[in-house]
Amino acid sequence: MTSHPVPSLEVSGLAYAYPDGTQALFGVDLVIGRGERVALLGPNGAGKTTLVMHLNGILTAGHGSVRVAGLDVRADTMKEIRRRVGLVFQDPDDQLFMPTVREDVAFGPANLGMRGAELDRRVRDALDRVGMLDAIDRPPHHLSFGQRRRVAVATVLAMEPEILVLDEPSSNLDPAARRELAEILRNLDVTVLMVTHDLPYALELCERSLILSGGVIAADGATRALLADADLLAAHRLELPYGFAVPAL
Ligand SMILES: Nc1ncnc2c1ncn2[C@@H]1O[C@H](COP(=O)(O)OP(=O)(O)OP(=O)(O)O)[C@@H](O)[C@H]1O
Repeated sequence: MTSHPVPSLEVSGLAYAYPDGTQALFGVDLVIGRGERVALLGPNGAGKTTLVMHLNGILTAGHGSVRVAGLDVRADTMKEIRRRVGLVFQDPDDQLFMPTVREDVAFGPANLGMRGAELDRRVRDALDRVGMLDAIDRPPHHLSFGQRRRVAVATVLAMEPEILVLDEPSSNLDPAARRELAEILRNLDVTVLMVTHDLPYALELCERSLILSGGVIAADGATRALLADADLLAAHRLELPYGFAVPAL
């Protein structure tokens, strides 16, 4: 008998309208398997943020369902869901608010009741994975933007999430910091969903991409194939940087 491992994420028939009546999602279906790295692409206003906010219950399904590792996102599962879905915001300063890096990274696991050597191991391990262990005793606001983004990733990794969701991870990074973060993300053994307008970054990091457009999944496939389809990109206001050539299949 073949086994069917539970996917990290299953979204089914998800529709959502904001209280003012703006319909942002019109029936989204997607499945992301454990360990996959997937880019979520789409023009401004496509519904990407609205979808992401459903993944950890900031918004709850108007219609349809969201399951993380087989667990329905609902009011009574929210605590567990927030542990399993690690959201890295676009602005690290939305995530870092303690006097030291150590305290920021310890905050989540400590909230789960972790203490002592186990907490210390979690914090060090998470910082080591993002190459920021040396900064453990520094105030986050003394770090560069790129370093703060890495610490923000560590705060989420310290929760040992099922799925890491990143909003525009390459924004405001210089080329070296961008490349270093890509190396870090590539080496993580966690499911990754990355919202990005940076198509080369999606190509570099994610074998698979989804295009969300007008509140529906307009395409789901190999990143390389999607980005090589000029008509598809144009139809959804996606543009590769000038002169960028997608490597041949
Ligand atoms: N709080 C809100 N109230 C009403 N409508 C909203 C609200 N937030 C977003 N919307 C609308 O929902 C739709 C989807 O917006 P959303 O922010 O999810 O798009 P997005 O794909 O993340 O865009 P961007 O790439 O610009 O960040 C848009 O029409 C937007 O105007």
